[in-house]
Amino acid sequence: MAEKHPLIEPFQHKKLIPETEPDMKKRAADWKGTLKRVWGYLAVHRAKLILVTLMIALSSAMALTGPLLVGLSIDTFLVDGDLSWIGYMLIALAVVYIVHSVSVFLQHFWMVAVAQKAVYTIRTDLFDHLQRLPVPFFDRRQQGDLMSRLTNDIDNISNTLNSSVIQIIQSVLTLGGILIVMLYLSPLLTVLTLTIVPMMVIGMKWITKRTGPLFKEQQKRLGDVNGYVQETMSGQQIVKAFSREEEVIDSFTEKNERLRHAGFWAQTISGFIPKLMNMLNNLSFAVIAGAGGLLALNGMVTIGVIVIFAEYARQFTRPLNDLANQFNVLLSAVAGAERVFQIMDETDEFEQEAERENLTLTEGNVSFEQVSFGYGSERTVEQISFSAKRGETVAFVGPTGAGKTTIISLLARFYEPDEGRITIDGQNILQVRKASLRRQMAFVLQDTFLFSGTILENIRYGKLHATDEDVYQASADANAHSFINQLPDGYQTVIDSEGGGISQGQKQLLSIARALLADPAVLVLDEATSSIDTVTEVKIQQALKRLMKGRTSLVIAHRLNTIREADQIVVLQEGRIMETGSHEDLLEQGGYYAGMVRSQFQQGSTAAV
Ligand SMILES: Nc1ncnc2c1ncn2[C@@H]1O[C@H](COP(=O)(O)OP(=O)(O)OP(=O)(O)O)[C@@H](O)[C@H]1O
Repeated sequence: MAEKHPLIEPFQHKKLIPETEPDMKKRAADWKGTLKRVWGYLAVHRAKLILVTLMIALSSAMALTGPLLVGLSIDTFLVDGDLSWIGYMLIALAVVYIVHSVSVFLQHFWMVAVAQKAVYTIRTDLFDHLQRLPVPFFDRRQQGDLMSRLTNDIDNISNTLNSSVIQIIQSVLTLGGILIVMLYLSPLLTVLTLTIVPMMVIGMKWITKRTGPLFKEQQKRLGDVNGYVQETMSGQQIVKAFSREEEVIDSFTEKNERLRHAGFWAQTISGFIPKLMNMLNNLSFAVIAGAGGLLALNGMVTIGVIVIFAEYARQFTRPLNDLANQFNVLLSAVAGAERVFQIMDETDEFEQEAERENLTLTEGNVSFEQVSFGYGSERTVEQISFSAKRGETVAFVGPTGAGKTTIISLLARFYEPDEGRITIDGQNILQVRKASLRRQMAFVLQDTFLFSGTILENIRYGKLHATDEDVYQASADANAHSFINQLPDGYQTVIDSEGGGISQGQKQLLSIARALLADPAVLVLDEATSSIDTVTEVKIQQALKRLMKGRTSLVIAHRLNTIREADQIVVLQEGRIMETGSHEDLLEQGGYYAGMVRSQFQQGSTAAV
């Protein structure tokens, strides 16, 4: 196999959550807790669940009555030769089976309704919670794995609730009912028939002990495969550009193989259950035929009773079999539910916000005071101090990895400083509600993210209740109006999340329009490094100027024009501020910045850093 290129596993550097194997006792307690939580989602539909239980009880009772009537008929009509009741018996049998069918239909109908509502709520809760999780949470996880939890794991819960709940209740009721009737008809034959039960229990225990961890492993491997598919799909162009298809296929095959292996053992071992049950079923049939025959010869039971027992024995092993099977399905669903609840238990970034005040904006003055922060144990930025007043622009320059993005992420509170404080109009941003802080900010980033939808909807994302006229005005100010109008469907042009059909520069204009509409006090701009045709470039520069007017702007700047016009330039290197001042000041100082400008901008005034 070819050596792996770092791009093949683009997310390998993430410190993904380690999987630890808790001991069995803890696991059992976890399962109990998980089942309780799933039950919480079902319990709100109590009335329907009671109806389902009643229908199950009715269908189980009917399933028991059927063989009883047949056995009774054999004794009455065949053995005693009394045919006077035969008509009634046939009608009774027909009624029993019709009631059985109707109750089976109704229980299924109501149960599916309850299950779908419960799963709908779980899915909504999970999605809502995901929206409220902080940025560092997403840093630590693969997108595909999260997708897998939202889709596969929830599907698993859904399938289980749809069918397993009914089967489990039905099995328990049927088992109880059969036992009572059997004991009533012949305690001796009952005891003989039940000799196979210990064998069943031992067999099932052996199997289920092994299948639990195997199902968990299978889910985890499925999450890995989905995660990888998701990554390679989004990084598809890079894969192709570097001709890494072979390596990607190899990596995928490896993960797929692990999934196949886990799936093989989970399915094979759980598949033993029906086979084992079948074998024991036949055994119990032999016991009833042999022992029942002997008892009948001695006049201790009738032929009808043997027939009833033979049918019950079949019905007896079936619920046991079902219970064991459902137990496996349940284990797989519990494994899925655990993964879903794990996410729901992550601390919501707005949890402790209720007691906080909203940010009261007066000017929009931003200040960093001795701020230090590290993503891990090492410091990424250290002792950062600067301030920007309303209407001012601060440009951050410095080599890649210097910490420019980190500083604006701290301002938006995607991460929180380890030391120092950041204030807006004198209020520490850690002490105000995040939403109120972010409402005052707009981001125009290099990689403009557009959502699937129309251009109008994408711009309106900046201010959801803006009128169409507001959107047109913002687009006009952003120099986007004319190109949008030239599109065949104008503002109603549908774009996908990749922004298909629109150029890079046009995407930036849309993102500027979106920010203009949001009308923020503080603007964060990550200037694009990609070169765009001169006409569009001029349009972007004009639009940005309009956008920055009267606002506090923090710009990760790459273009000399932007840098030169900034009120303050903060030069960063390895997370520290090297120099700060205006373009002229810094040139005069003749330090790092002056050197950088000389070497980078000799060829043209708008060249990118
Ligand atoms: N989410 C993250 N988790 C861990 N480390 C990170 C994360 N984001 C950035 N870093 C690291 O922090 C350092 C500073 O990164 P940052 O993105 O702030 O630099 P930058 O100056 O904006 O670079 P560029 O100009 O390339 O965007 C880098 O070493 C980077 O690897």
